[in-house]
Amino acid sequence: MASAGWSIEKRAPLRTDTFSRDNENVPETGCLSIVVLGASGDLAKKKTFPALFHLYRQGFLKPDEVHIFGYARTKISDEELRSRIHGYLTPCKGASTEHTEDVLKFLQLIKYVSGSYDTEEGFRSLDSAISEHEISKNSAGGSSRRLFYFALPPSVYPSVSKMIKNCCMNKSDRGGWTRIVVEKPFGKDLASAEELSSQIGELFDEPQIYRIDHYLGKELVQNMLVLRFANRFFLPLWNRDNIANVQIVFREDFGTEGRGGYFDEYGIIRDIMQNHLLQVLCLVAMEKPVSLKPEHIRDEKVKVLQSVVPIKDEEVVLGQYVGYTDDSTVPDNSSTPTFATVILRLHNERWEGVPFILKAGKALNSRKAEIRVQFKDVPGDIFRCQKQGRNEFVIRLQPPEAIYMKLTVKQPGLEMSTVQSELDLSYGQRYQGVVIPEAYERLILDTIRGDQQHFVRRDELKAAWEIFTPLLHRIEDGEFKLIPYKPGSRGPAEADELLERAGYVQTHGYIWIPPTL
Ligand SMILES: NC(=O)C1=CN([C@@H]2O[C@H](COP(=O)(O)OP(=O)(O)OC[C@H]3O[C@@H](n4cnc5c(N)ncnc54)[C@H](OP(=O)(O)O)[C@@H]3O)[C@@H](O)[C@H]2O)C=CC1
Ligand SMILES: O=C1O[C@H](COP(=O)(O)O)[C@@H](O)[C@H](O)[C@H]1O
Repeated sequence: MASAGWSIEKRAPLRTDTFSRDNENVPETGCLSIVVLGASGDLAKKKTFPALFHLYRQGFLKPDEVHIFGYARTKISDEELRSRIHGYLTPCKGASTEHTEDVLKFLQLIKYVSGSYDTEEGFRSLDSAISEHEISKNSAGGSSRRLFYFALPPSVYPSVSKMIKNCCMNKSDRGGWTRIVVEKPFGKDLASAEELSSQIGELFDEPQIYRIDHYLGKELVQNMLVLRFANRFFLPLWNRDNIANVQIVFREDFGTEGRGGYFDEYGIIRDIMQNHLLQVLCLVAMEKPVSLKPEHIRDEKVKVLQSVVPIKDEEVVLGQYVGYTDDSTVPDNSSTPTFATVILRLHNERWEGVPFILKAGKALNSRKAEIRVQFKDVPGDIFRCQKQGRNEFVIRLQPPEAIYMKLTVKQPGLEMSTVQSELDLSYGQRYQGVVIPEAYERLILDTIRGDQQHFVRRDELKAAWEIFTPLLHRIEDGEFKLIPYKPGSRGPAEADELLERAGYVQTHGYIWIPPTL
């Protein structure tokens, strides 16, 4: 099979060239305790525990080293937590009949501790449970590693960080580490994010803090730097001389689905744009980093964010789907956008004049996330084919993963006419049998390995909030009209009009159809 050499099981050994580690001699073996805080919640059962299971299944979490702790206020037993999680532990693709046995063995690694998020009592019990596990594994030698995953509402991050610092730090005399993984949304605007960063920053050093954005763990997002900097094709074309506009799109074909209360507090810009789409934009727009060291990459991302100019009101379209407020957890008069199109403009040598169009919406007519780079018209076109469409380079993040290039070719046949076609790298077809890891799986593994490349640095976060905070405040002050749209539609027509004004030229009559096997 062509793809036999590429799979997560055959990852290269641990890289040694990162310099963001907590200390120089960070052990990668020894007792590992993973604590999922908020273990009773939605993210924990749907994403965190399943990702840990897949890492366990693939041998990245070794039963003789690792123990997993769930922590939350809900009073449940170990068994109750295990049965809540059980149904979400689906077989890894290509898994054998040993799945059931693996699930049972994995579940036995999990222990539950109940306690509050702001008093020491619960965290002292947690520390005892971790220490007990560490003592029992001492015979295996090595140091202790403690990873705390915050699957929690951000409102409790400061108190939980303080409790960990006071009660649960690694105490091994043979080295080791304590790391925390924090979920988005990290703050609600610049001031609150900075306050949160300062509170956590007083307790933990930056190399101990992993701000997770799961889009950075997606296969095709991780492919961006390789595509851009390992291919001669793109190097001379990737600039304002050749590119007319870039779209970064997130669409979901379902609404807020039981998360209405959370969503209404944040809205689509904070939920998707300020983090996921902006991170993708950085990878599309950044300059080549000095090396692949996490700090070199993140330095370049920060420069992109700092070059974004203030967003203009006329380059924003906001919408809310009809029926959004039917959710009992959403106020009837909610003015939270569930759809947004926002144009960002970068003031730098490479991108001056190129609109970066960010689009995100819930309850639309399809589910997809993609980057669409549209090239300018061919000058002096002797085939008169502009009307058929421009060249586009599309990276479909999901689903299904694909990279394709829309281009004009001769229509096969006797006549000399042109037609739109594509060069297509559809992953399902090209990499048959290859398991593409879940984003969370990959990122949790990075946290254990101490690789911060795919995590958001504090200054990056600050620069991201600087871009959106003025707009968010204007929205909250009622300066924008929310356009209602029908669930299952493309969203407000005004968004397509904005795209057209920004110079996007749609290719009529052409649709890319993912190849089937
Ligand atoms: N769910 C998802 O798909 C995604 C979630 N996230 C982020 O992950 C984090 C966790 O999300 P999710 O699991 O959905 O959240 P939940 O609302 O399910 O909360 C997780 C747990 O936190 C505790 N909790 C809930 N509300 C409060 C509160 N007001 N004060 C103290 N504790 C509370 C509850 O545990 P108990 O009462 O037992 O202590 C709950 O089980 C959030 O930051 C979220 O934004 C990010 C991406 C996707
Ligand atoms: O962070 C979030 O992401 C999900 C979409 O993630 P995906 O990996 O399925 O694309 C989104 O549904 C949710 O609202 C948001 O909080």
